[in-house]
Formats: sequence, C-alpha cells, structure tokens
Amino acid sequence: MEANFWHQKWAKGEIGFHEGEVNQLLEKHFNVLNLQPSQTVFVPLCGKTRDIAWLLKKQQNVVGVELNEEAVRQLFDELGETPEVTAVGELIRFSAPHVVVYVGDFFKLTREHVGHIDVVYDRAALVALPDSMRTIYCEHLLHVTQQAKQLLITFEYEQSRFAGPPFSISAQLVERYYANAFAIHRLESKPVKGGIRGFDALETAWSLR
Ligand SMILES: C[S@@+](CC[C@H](N)C(=O)[O-])C[C@H]1O[C@@H](n2cnc3c(N)ncnc32)[C@H](O)[C@@H]1O
Repeated sequence: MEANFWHQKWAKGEIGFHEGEVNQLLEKHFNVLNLQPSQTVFVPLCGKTRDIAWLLKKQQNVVGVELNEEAVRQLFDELGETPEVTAVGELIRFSAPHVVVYVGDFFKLTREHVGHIDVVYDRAALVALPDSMRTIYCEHLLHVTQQAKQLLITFEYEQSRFAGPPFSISAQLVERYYANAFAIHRLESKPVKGGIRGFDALETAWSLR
C-alpha cells in the first residue's frame, strides 16, 4: 500500500478501521502480557487509536508510529496533551509524558528511535498490509523491537469476497510470519459485529512469545 493511499483515507475521513473505543480483545487479554507499570508497549501503524489512551491509563509507556501527521495531531488532542514536536531525520517525533509517536514510514524507524520495547501491540497493522509487504513488515518489526513478545489482533474472512485492506490473515499465515520467532497461541476468535463490508469475519487475538 502506498503512503498516498493512506493519506487519502485520512483526508476523506474514510477511517472505518478506527474503533473510537478500546479494543475489546486488548481489554480482555492484556493481562496475559504480564506487564509491569512503566514497561513499554510499541504500537505499529497506530493511527489515532484509543487503545493508546487505555494503555497509558494502565500506566504503560507507549511508542507508536503512524504515516499521517493529522492522525497523530488528533491522537494527542484526544489525549489532552500538547506534544513536543521534533524532527528526527526523515521522521517527526511527537512526545508527551509516557508517550512518543513518530510520524513517518514505519520502515524508516530504527532501534534507536524506539528504544527498549517490552511488548508489541499490533491491531490492524499486519492486516493493513498486502501480502507483498507483510514479510518485510514482520522482519522489520522483529528487528526494531528485538523480538519483543506480541499481542496480535487479526481479521479472517473469505479473501476472495473483496480486496483488502483489511486483509485476511489465517492461522497458517501467522505461522508463516512468526513461527521462527515465537510460540504462537490463539487466545480468542470472535465474530466481527456486522462483518467486514457485510461479509462474515472473525477477529482473533494471538499471543506471540
Ligand atoms: C488500518 S489502520 C489501523 C490504525 C490503528 N492500528 C487502529 O487500530 O486504529 C492502518 C494505519 O497504518 C498507517 N500506515 C500505513 N502504512 C504505514 C507505514 N508504512 N508506516 C506508518 N504508518 C503506516 C495508516 O496511515 C493507517 O493509519
């Protein structure tokens, strides 16, 4: 997916992926992560997810990355924070107490940018990318986070029904991307209310550790 595809989605307000409230699977399965207060959660391709506010309330530190600057401005507005904004090479760093979000391309992010990461929370990031980008996404994610354990949330549906995003991610695909790095456990699968574009779909939470 080209950057312009996403910038247009944000400009037109076509952000059906944005939940507007905390993700229920995150809320339900957060405890399996065994995080201590002040540990750091990395949220790739974060948009303006409300999950960040929820993680901050749980006393976690959060690092995110998002292509669209306006989305990140809205994220900080909704957090009630005025971010400090600094240019860092090709990225722009927005920061407030306990939260840093880089504006720019995830693939330009380095280990130095993110620092030590305890857990990755991937909701609607892996599923946002086409097959051709997913292997390199997973490799880069493992590299920058030094293989931090993950709570991964995916969708699964009959891919022939429509072209993504979101793309359908089967258990076999999760294995293909991550079996070399992690033990993979399906925590829960539940139907997506109203489906995706009217088609039946499952939302699944995975523990990768
Ligand atoms: C499907 S949305 C999910 C957003 C968020 N995770 C959520 O749950 O609401 C995918 C997001 O990834 C961003 N994105 C896409 N490609 C990216 C890239 N290469 N680097 C950083 N962000 C990217 C898009 O702008 C979009 O906001």
